[in-house]
Amino acid sequence: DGSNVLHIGGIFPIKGKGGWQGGQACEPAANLALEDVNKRKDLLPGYVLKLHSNDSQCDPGLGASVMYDLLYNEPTKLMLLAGCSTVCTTVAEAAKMWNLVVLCYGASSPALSDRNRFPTLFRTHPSATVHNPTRIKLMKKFGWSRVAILQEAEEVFISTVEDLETRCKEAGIEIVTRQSFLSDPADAVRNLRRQDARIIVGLFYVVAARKVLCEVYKQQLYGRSYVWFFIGWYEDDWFVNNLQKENINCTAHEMRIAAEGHLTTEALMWNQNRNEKTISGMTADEFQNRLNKVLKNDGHDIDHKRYPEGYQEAPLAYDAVWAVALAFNKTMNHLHKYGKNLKDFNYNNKEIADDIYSAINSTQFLGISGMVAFSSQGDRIALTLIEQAINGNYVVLGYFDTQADNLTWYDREVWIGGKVPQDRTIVRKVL
Ligand SMILES: CC1(C)CO[C@@H](CC(=O)O)CN1
Repeated sequence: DGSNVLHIGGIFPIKGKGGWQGGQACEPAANLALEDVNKRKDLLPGYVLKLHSNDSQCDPGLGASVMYDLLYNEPTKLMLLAGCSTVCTTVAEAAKMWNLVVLCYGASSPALSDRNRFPTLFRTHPSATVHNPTRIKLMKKFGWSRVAILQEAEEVFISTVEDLETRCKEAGIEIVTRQSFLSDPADAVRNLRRQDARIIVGLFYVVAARKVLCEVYKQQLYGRSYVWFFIGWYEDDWFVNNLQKENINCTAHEMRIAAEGHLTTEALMWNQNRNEKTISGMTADEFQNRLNKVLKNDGHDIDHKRYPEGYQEAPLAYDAVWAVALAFNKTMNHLHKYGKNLKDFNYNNKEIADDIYSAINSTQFLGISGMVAFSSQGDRIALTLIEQAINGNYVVLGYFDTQADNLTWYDREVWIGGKVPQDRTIVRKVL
């Protein structure tokens, strides 16, 4: 009679063209987690968690209509899972009207860290601003106090740069110029050269990154006197991929030369200790093997590393379902004291909604994506990974734990000129 079923809504970006189709790997990962939590006798005993999934195509309009379908049709949903920053913005802004917690496994936009606009939003996906304390830490480590910024004119990068500027000011690091471009970076790169920029933070999607790198080659803003910070979640050989298809007028050889030595920062989405047992009893490696099997059955050629979109973020979706199950378990125990039950929830029931909110807010566990915990803004607290492109391959230089202000460093960095590049032209006084 369904009296023991707890329903949640799932909005995944599967098809569609624009944005991020990460639901392709994140939905299967969420289903694996449902399987696992429903098997646990110590979690929500006597109840089954059921996920009602729909495709948003990473389109906010479609995401909104899918959300209305979920909410205007029985059974009552207890909370919503969603992906894509644009869809999460729409869903999380509306969800408060239904007293629903929203858990986003695939939304990086800094704008979502706003309790006024999104009072019930939590994310297992870190905000793009998580890179910034790491960038500052590296600038201080190498003595760079004069840096430049080059960004694509996209909302996520605009708000990330605002956060970076604030942190640079606090750290006494001068931003000598901030250049942005819509689609052609040539003028912006030329302005970097004019300002004698040497240490440059680049914020753009991977297609724009290839255009920038070719421009950097042509204007010779690379080599021993320059350090580029790029985003680390592009595919590994991004700088030599799709050159013909995207009309990049540099050869793979030229792109490799321009790319040599650049640094990257990215949020860790897979537990860095790959054979450490997590809350599900699985290690990250075991999770990866299980996910690969499911994706192969779905027709993805995993053996040739043809991963579906969202593969990198799959642990975030898996852990999101665990966060829900643990929070519901806590809420159920709390409600039982008053003879209440999660099944009593309806969209006007503010007190149960508040119970669910505070349960999620205090949820903390070791997941496949590492320690899962949320800030007061509902943001994911995450480690960042630092790498450098050395001879065309990414080498792990270290990790940064912002909360503990702890930089794990392996001293593997290689500088083209054999020493750390300067952040400005040094004028030597001839005495
Ligand atoms: C690291 C990335 C690719 C950043 O964008 C996220 C999608 C989004 O923010 O819309 C997914 N994960």
